[in-house]
Amino acid sequence: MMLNNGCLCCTVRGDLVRMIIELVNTKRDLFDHILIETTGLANPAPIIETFYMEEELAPHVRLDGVLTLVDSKHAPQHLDEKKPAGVVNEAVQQIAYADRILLNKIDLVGEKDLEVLQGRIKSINEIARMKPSKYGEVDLDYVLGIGGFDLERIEKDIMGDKASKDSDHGHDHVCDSTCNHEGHDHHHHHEKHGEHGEHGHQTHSKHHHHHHVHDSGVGSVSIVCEGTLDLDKINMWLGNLLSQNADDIYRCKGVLSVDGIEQRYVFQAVHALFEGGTDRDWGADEKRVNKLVFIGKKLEREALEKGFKECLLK
Ligand SMILES: Nc1nc2c(ncn2[C@@H]2O[C@H](COP(=O)(O)OP(=O)(O)OP(=O)(O)O)[C@@H](O)[C@H]2O)c(=O)[nH]1
Repeated sequence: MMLNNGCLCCTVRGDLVRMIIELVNTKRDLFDHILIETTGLANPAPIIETFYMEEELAPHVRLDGVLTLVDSKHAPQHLDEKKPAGVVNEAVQQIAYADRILLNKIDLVGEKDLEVLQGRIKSINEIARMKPSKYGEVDLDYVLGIGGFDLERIEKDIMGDKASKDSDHGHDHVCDSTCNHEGHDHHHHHEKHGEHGEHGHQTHSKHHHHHHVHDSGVGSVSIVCEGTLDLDKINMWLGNLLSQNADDIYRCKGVLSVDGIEQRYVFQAVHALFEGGTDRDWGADEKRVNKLVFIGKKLEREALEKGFKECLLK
C-alpha cells in the first residue's frame, strides 16, 4: 500500500491511521508485522507520534521500532548537507530517531571511512545499535521485534554492553556525570569508533559522561549518576524539560531511582510524549544508579546535569 500525498505531519497521520485500520480489518491474522517505509526525505517523528496519539490504533498495533538504513557510500555527503538555519537535514534526523541502524553497502567503502562514518552516527545517536551489511543482508531478528519503545528494554537500550562492563568494574563513585571533580570533564567526539558497545569505557573508567554534538546541533547527552531522586522534583524537572523543549528533544530514555519507590522507574519519551512506569525491584545490594539518555538538538549537557542533580536527595 502506498501513501501518495508525500507530505508530513497531520496529513500522513490521518492516511496512515486509515491504512493500518484497513489492513487490520481486511487482513487480520494474516500478518505479524507491518513495515512502513518512508521516503528518504521523511522526518520519522510524525510517524512515531501517530502510534501514541491516535487512540484508534492502540487496540490493534504497537510501534516496534525505527530502523534506519544507511548507504555507507553516500551517507557522508548527505550528513554534510547544509540546510537553512534551524532546519535539521534529513539524514541526521533519520539517524537521531533510530533504534537500529543498518550500515549498508559496506563493500563500497574502505575500513577507515566506515569507522569515521560509524563515529559520526554515534555522535548523533549514541544508543542505536549499528550493524554493517552488504545488499541489506541481515537477520530478520535485527529488524523485527526491536522493542525500541518497550519500557522493559530501556536499561538494555541505554546501557547496552556498558551495563555489564560498569557493574563488572564495581565502580564505587557516587556520581559520575554530575560530579564536580576536576579533570573528569572530557568530551568524546568518537572519530574512530568501532561497533556499538566498544565504546572505550575501560579507558575512561570511573567518571565518564557523554556529550555528543554533531555539526547540525543534533547529538546525544547521557547522564549516569548514583543516588536517589526526590519524586516531586524529578517529576517537575522532567515534565518541564520535555514540555519546554518539546521540539528539540527527539527521544529520551531513562532508569531512575526514586525516593519511596522500591522499584526502578523506567521511562521513554518522543518529544513531549512521555511514557513511564515501575519495573523490577532494586536489588538489596544493588547500587541505585540513575541513567538517562537524551537525543536531540541544542542539548546543553551542563544545564541537563545541573537540573538533574538538583533533583537528588541531599
Ligand atoms: N555494491 C552494493 N550495491 C548495493 C548494496 N545494496 C544495494 N545495492 C545496489 O544499489 C542500487 C540502488 O539500491 P538502493 O540504494 O538500495 O536503492 P533504494 O534507496 O532502495 O531505492 P529507492 O527505495 O527507490 O529510493 C541497486 O542497484 C542495488 O543493487 C550493497 O550493499 N552493495
